[in-house]
Amino acid sequence: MISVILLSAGEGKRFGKKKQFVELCGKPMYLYSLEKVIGRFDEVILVLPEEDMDRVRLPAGVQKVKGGKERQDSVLEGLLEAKGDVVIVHDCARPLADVELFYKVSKLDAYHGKITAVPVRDTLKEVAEGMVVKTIDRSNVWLSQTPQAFDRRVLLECHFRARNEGFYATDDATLLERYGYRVGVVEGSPWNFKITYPEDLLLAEKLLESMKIGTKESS
Ligand SMILES: Nc1ccn([C@@H]2O[C@H](COP(=O)(O)OP(=O)(O)OP(=O)(O)O)[C@@H](O)[C@H]2O)c(=O)n1
Ligand SMILES: C[C@](O)(CO)[C@H](O)COP(=O)(O)O
Repeated sequence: MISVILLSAGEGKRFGKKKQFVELCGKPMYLYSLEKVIGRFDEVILVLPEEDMDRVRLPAGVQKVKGGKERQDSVLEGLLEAKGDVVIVHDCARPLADVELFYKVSKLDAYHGKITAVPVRDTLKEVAEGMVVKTIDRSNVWLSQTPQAFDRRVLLECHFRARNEGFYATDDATLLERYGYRVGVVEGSPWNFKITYPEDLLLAEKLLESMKIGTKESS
């Protein structure tokens, strides 16, 4: 059994408002991820800000859970409700993730968890006070994305250990790495970027519009 936890409980501090409810080509951002997984996995859990629990009406079969202060807290809230042997965690702030990525990453094989990620393309510099300190070897550097999938029991154990230690990370795979579990990688997609700043939304809109034009022309 596979559970999907969709994270939509952020504050959007860098974006300037709760971006999950902002319309992207006429549809709230969180719906892009929800519509992709609904009916395709055994369980779907949508994590929302406590004050917005009644704001969204969801199709039958989707469970609403209230989020926490940090992303990691929200994942744990969703995880406590999940029943699957495998859980897929995805940021609704990545509305262009293809459903194929969810399928691919959920096949854990010999790993305790798997992430989607893309190799870094640009030259990496360490900078301090406006000056280059050094160039960082990029040959083994990948950018982590979601969806990420995990053995539910392992992820739960890692979350409890991190909570006890007061350790916070920006993604769940970091917790498995910290406690010695094996995390595999599936190549993600450059299209699956995260909407963090307002300009990312403009880019996503342009991409979606160009896809629609492409569909009309080819039909
Ligand atoms: N307490 C939180 C914080 C984040 N998220 C979710 O985690 C994903 C990735 O987080 P990020 O881009 O950092 O979103 P925000 O936390 O909303 O942005 P910011 O850090 O700028 O406030 C988003 O889908 C966001 O809704 C969450 O569910 N609960
Ligand atoms: C989980 C994540 O999407 C992987 O890239 C990301 O780390 C979460 O967002 P944030 O920008 O670190 O808040």
